Amino acid sequence: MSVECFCLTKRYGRRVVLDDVSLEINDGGVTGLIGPNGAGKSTLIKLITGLIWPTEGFVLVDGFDAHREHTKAMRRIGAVIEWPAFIPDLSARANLDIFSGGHGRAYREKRAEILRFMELESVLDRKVGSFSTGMRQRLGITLALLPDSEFIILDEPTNGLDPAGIVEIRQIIREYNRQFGVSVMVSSHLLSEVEQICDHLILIDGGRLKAWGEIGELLDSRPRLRLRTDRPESAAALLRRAVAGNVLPPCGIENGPDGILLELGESCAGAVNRLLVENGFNVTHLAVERQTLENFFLKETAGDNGHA
Ligand SMILES: Nc1ncnc2c1ncn2[C@@H]1O[C@H](COP(=O)(O)OP(=O)(O)OP(=O)(O)O)[C@@H](O)[C@H]1O
Repeated sequence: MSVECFCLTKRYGRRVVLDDVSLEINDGGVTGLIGPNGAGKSTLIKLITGLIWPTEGFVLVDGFDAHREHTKAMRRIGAVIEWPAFIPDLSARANLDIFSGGHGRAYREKRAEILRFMELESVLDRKVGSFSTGMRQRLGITLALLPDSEFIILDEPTNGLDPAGIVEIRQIIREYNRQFGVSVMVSSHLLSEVEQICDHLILIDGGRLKAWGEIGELLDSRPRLRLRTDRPESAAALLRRAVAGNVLPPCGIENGPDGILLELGESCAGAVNRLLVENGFNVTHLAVERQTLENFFLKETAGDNGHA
């Protein structure tokens, strides 16, 4: 299963909301789509699912054009975008019958399997109007999974849920991916959620693709050394002079409450330590530090409102 976006651009009038985005998702994992408010996340999802047409570029799903060959391209994609408005006075079963459009034995078996997995079997005959937000989200995900999907796209699946509901949906996504090998793309404002359930990341900001790839690799792509010494201000000044004098490679240096942070890799740790010790500093801590997703997000979207 592969989704490939080629030079996707979406304009509304003169306003560019997605700008020349090219990427590929094809691994059977969980991909997190993040970005500040108005970054273009929903627009990207709607383009991938063929709900809106691109101004330029195209999307291929398993080699089929998502717009020109929509039915073939969407055969294996299940999406929940702008969470489905179920009919509150009807039971969950009746809602599924209406919205899923599936029938036949294979369909019924698949449906029973998913409902079991979602723990919705016992409430199938209850009116959806009496469901909690979490149950409604689970019913929505069930709907996305029903057409025998190999790739599901969930737009903000934990919106409006309490912490317990968020954990539940998070487990469902991760577990479903693990058990059934279904690829998932999930947009979220919650970076901690993305860090916990996703193995790949797409970061867009102002309609532009800022980062895309395996989360671990992205977070490791900006090396950081954390160190603590006595007289940290003098130590930071010494390190800045060393950078200016080409003794250390060009790098950012921050002196904060947790010590000094240098944007340098492990290979520079020895030189940094030597420099400080030779100048009479007592180095009490020196370690390579992986940046957090939050830190990565704020760096990559610097200058924006950074709602995450
Ligand atoms: N039909 C439309 N006409 C004009 N502008 C639109 C339309 N749809 C979206 N936009 C604009 O495109 C930009 C991107 O919107 P989009 O909904 O894709 O962002 P998002 O990243 O999903 O935001 P959020 O996190 O707030 O949901 C926004 O500035 C939005 O106002």
